[in-house]
Amino acid sequence: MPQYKLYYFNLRGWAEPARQLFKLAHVEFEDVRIENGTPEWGALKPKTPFGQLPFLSVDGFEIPQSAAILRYLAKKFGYAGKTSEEEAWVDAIVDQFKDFVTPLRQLIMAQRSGNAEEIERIQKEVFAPARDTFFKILNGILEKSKSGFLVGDGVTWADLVIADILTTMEMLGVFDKHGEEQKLAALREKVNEIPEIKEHNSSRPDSVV
Ligand SMILES: N[C@@H](CCC(=O)N[C@@H](CS)C(=O)NCC(=O)O)C(=O)O
Repeated sequence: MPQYKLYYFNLRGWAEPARQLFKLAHVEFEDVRIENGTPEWGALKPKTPFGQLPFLSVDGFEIPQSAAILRYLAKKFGYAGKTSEEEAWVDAIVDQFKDFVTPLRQLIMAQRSGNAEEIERIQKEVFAPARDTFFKILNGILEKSKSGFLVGDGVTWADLVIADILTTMEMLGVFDKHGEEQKLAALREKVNEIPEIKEHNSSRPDSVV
């Protein structure tokens, strides 16, 4: 078994579904957590493949970009989709998620600024339309799903990514698990009830993102 080291900040963020994939597959890895803004990060940054975290080291072979890391691990561990068509749909859902992250980040920045007017403007003009588009797509997929997962008959890395972003949104106060989005709430519940995920989630450090 190769020696895996996953380098990221002490957040869920872009790396959490990769941590969950290791747990699902019962594969050992080193969860290297670095504090942003520290001399440690200052020294490591220029040595990382693309100057950012996360990156994955596999016996010293380094892979940057979270989606590349996730796709690589999911293919190795059997969570990438069972056919090329399923794999394409998993990729498409994650690409759609990445499109949604841009307006979500704008909301996070506005919330951090503490400017109430700006928060309201971004919520209304930027975030809400993007969320509605994203949720409509996910609901359409889930309506046709026989398994309750997004693609095929079992969990894939797309489910992990979507479940995690719903948790982030809940922590930011923009997703209510008891609200209108019951299909999405059920998907997250289904992912989080997988024993390995449940165990991992209950013991991980708390973070909003
Ligand atoms: N598209 C990249 C985004 C990675 C990213 O934005 N990383 C941020 C942390 S969340 C980072 O490394 N920030 C520190 C820096 O750029 O110095 C991915 O999906 O991995």
